[in-house]
Amino acid sequence: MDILEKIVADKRLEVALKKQLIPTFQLEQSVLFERETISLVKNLQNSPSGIIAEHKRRSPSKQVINHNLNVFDVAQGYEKSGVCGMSVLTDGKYFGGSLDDLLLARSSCNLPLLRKEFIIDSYQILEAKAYGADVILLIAAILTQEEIKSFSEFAKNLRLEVLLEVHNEAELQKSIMPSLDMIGVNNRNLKTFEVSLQTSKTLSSYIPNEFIKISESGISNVEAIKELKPFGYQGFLIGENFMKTDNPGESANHFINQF
Ligand SMILES: O=C(O)c1ccccc1NCC(=O)[C@H](O)[C@H](O)COP(=O)(O)O
Repeated sequence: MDILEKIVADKRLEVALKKQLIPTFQLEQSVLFERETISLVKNLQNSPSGIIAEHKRRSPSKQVINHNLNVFDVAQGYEKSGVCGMSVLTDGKYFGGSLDDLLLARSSCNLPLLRKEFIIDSYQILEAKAYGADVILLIAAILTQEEIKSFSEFAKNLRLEVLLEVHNEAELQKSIMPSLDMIGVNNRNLKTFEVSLQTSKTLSSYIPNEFIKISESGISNVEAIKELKPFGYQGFLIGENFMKTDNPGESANHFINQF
């Protein structure tokens, strides 16, 4: 079993249990359910840097990144820094995140928020909306073409934007459809955890121009972004590079000021 298979196996158990504990009608009663969402697409289209900054305490590849910060400060710092959006990892077992992190981020900033989660059930999309997300992530490697279609259409009906994540050409070919807004290429090989910007460069030409292109993982300096922009990338998802510091907001600000 590779890491993604392990995460998904655990996620299926977690979601089955949650569905019994909190029925969907309760999620739909959240005060956040009717809020106007904020567009990450628009922010990326109007930004010279295109940074989406992530809240990430730990990960399968790095174990502990930072357990000393609170989401409230991180979200406020990211907003002040001028990033386009914030990604909040909500998986508990592998990343130390939670839906409460999403809620706290929502209460502390007006950035578009991406729920970074391993979505395998439309129930998690309702959760995303109920806890204040503006964008959901769909990972092509763990979903069928039919699931990508039904989950992305379900999200669009809730006025959430959809970021589809791919690792290779086959995932991309099966997934391209009009109900997606952004396509993210993940530079991390999930079998070896190695990161290579070459993945983004290679896949860029297969992504149709109507989708915003985002490069994800392993971005640690402005030079990487300068290398990727000529391949059409407008968004850059950065986690560890900011979160490993004492003040992720300040690190993001320093990063952006180099453009
Ligand atoms: O980060 C991991 O180790 C990881 C392992 C397995 C599945 C997903 C994983 N990461 C999720 C992400 O996509 C990254 O957190 C995100 O792209 C930011 O990456 P980085 O800037 O390298 O922290």
